[in-house]
Amino acid sequence: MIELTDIAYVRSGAADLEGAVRFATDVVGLQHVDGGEPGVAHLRADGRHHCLAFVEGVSGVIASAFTVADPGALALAETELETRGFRVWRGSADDARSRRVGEVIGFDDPFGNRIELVCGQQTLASPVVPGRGSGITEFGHLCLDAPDVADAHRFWSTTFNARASDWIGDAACLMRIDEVHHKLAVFRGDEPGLCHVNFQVAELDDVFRNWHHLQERGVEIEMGPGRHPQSGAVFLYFLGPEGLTYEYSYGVRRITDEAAWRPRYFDPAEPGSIDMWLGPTQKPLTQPQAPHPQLVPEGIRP
Ligand SMILES: O=C(O)c1cccc(O)c1O
Ligand SMILES: [Fe+2]
Repeated sequence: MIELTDIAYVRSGAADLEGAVRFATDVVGLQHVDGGEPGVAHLRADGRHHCLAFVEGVSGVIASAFTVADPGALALAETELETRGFRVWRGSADDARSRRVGEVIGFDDPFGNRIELVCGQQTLASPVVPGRGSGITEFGHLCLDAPDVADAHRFWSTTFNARASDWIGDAACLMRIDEVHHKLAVFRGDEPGLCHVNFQVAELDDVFRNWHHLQERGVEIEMGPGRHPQSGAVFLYFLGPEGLTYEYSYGVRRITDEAAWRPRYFDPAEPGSIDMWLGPTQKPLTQPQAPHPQLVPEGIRP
C-alpha cells in the first residue's frame, strides 16, 4: 500500500493563461508566485510553493498530485503501481523543477484521471501575499469524477491509504488521508475529470463576504452558500475560467479519533444531503473540468 501524506497541487492547461491567473488572484484570492518560467503560472494558497499551476495551451486538467514521504517512498510507489499493472511515467528533472518538487511520477487511475505522486514539494518561507483578501488559509481538497464511486473507493483505499469518511450513496465518497475529513473526494460522473478544487477560508464571514464579492463581479455561483452535512463545512461553489470549479469552505471537520470514526451513508435523494440548509442549486455542479486531451492516450489503463 502506498502512503499518501498530503495533496500537493492541481496542474491545468489554460487557453487564456493571463485570464486564468487574473481570476485566480483578483477573484479567488490566491498569490501568483512568479517563477520566471514562460507559459507556466504558479498559484499559492499556503506554505506550499503552489497548489495550482496553469500551463498555457489547451484547456483541461493535466494532473492532480499527492505527496509521499521521500524519494524512497516514491520509488516503492513506482514499483507497486507497475506491479499492479499501471504504466508509470517518471518525470524528468525539468518536469520536477516546473512542479517545484524533488521527483515526480505519474499514472492514469482506472477511471482515466491523471494522477501525479511527488516527493520534496517546495515550501516557501515567506508569508502568503493573497491576491485579494478572501481569507484563504489552505488548499483544502480536490475532487475527481469516476463512473462508479464504490470502484473508485476500492481503488483509492487498497492502492493507497485513503479511508472513506462519508458516503453520499452512490453519488460521492469523501476520503481522508490525514485528520482532515476529506482531502480527496470522488463524485459520480460519466467521464473522468476534476469536479472542483477546494480552499479553506479563515472565518464564516469570509464565505459570505466572498459570496457578495463574486456576485458583484458577475461570477457564476454554482451552489451555496450552504452547509455540507458530511464535513460540517459552510461552502460556496463558483465557476472560474478554463472550466475549473472552485469551492470555498469554512469549518471542515477533523477526525481526531481515527479508531472511533465510522463512515456514514447519506441518501443523495434526500433534500439536504449536500446542503443541509436546503438552499437552491443555482446551477448543478457543471461538468467537471475535462482531462487535457493530449494527456489521455488510449490504452494506458491497466
Ligand atoms: O465538505 C463536504 O462535506 C462536502 C460534501 C459534498 C460535496 C463536497 O464538495 C464537499 O466538500
Ligand atoms: Fe468539496
